[in-house]
Amino acid sequence: MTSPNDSNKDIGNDDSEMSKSAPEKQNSLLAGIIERASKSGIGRKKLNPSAVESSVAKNMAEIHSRPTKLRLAFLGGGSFGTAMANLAARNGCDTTLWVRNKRTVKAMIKTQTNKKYLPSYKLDDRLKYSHDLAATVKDKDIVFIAVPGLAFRETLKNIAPFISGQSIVSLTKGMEKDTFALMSDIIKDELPEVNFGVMSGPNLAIEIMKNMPSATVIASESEPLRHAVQAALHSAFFRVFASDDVKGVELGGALKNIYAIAMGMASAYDVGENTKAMILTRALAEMSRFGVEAGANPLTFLGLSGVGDLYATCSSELSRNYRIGTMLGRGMSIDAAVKKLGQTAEGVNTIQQVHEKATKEGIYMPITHALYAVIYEDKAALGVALHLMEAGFRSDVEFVMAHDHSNAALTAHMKTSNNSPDDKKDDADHK
Ligand SMILES: NC(=O)C1=CN([C@@H]2O[C@H](COP(=O)(O)OP(=O)(O)OC[C@H]3O[C@@H](n4cnc5c(N)ncnc54)[C@H](O)[C@@H]3O)[C@@H](O)[C@H]2O)C=CC1
Ligand SMILES: O=C(CO)COP(=O)(O)O
Repeated sequence: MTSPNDSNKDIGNDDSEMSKSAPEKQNSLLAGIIERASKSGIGRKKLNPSAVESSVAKNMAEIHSRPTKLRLAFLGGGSFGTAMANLAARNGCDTTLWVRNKRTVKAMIKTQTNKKYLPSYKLDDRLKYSHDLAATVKDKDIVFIAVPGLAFRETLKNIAPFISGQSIVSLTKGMEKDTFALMSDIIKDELPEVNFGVMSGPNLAIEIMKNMPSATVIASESEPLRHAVQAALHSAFFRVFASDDVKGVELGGALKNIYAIAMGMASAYDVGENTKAMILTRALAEMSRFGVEAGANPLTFLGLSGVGDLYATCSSELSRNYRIGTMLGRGMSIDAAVKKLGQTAEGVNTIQQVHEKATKEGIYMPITHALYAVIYEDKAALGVALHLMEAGFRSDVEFVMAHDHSNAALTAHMKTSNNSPDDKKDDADHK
């Protein structure tokens, strides 16, 4: 890997570049970007963000000025589809954003903004817009899908007739209703021949539009697809890391929405930092436990798509799931909170799916079950939280020290001595 100190020349124009492999070229171009960005002022007081940005754009344009310029489609004109399409267009990719509403497309062409979801941000003038699904998808290299999980299968069915050699990348962090299918499962169902990947990470759309440094993960079994997505979206403001654990990356993005709701709710109760840290880390324990049952690598949950996204959405009002939690904590019903939000909050469906799946398969997910009880069974939040605190002795990281089942017996014994009415349920929880 080239370090910034290795790049003493204008790498993009060097003849020796011709003999390099594609990843080597990309590494040296990125080293060039870092060098130019630092010349523009990064790390010093006189930072000029627009100079850095144009320097970065110039360098990224070099990647895409080669004959293999990427042709990309982004489906879904909400905040995330728009933010990602904008990044790709800014990097010089031939990019079209598909939005289902014709009038919205007209307005976007005219104003170069997404008035409903990202009203204050001017989009790159190279970004194209369309409401013609077939024309958007045909002859593209990669089709990125950023519609809500509940609309994912329908979207795939609609594009299926126009898919020949394109790869598909899901940006969606949800689960299908009732089937518990993740987006990668739906892709395999509907388009079994297609090359695909999923992208997930701590990526609050508004922060990305503000050029606040962010990072994400592209997970795919296909190395060329991973490289293509990195080349399409990587910039000095947005790093794209790679993984081949599709299930783990996708589950990280979907499951964290449950805990963002829990944390939003906790914030309404004005809990302390210790409590927040406890919820966050026990959430991570649940996520990785559930992930392992589904075939994921538990270490993936330590990466950007796991702990990274969990942290971002569990601590920010910019997260719609967190905001749902805050509204619930203030006494609003789930229906009223969803209506007030008026945007996608995948966690609302994911809680139901995961509660059902974990109950059926006997996976220990106490926070998810507690949240389900409060939201859908009308249980009092405080009582449910206290019950959670009284749950018996567990090991901290079960992949380091396995849960000791004799602890459950000890807990049951203590409860019996205390005459707790919850003995039976609690004991069952710990089997
Ligand atoms: N907003 C964010 O910061 C991030 C969102 N995501 C994920 O991206 C996915 C999309 O979320 P957002 O863009 O934020 O949602 P959004 O609520 O901002 O917009 C959803 C978009 O999907 C469109 N849509 C809804 N049903 C559709 C259908 N049947 N066919 C076609 N289009 C349809 C809506 O018209 C709207 O344009 C979600 O799974 C979300 O979890 C992922 C990372 C960050
Ligand atoms: O997934 C996200 C950031 O990574 C966005 O979270 P929300 O869907 O809760 O807004």
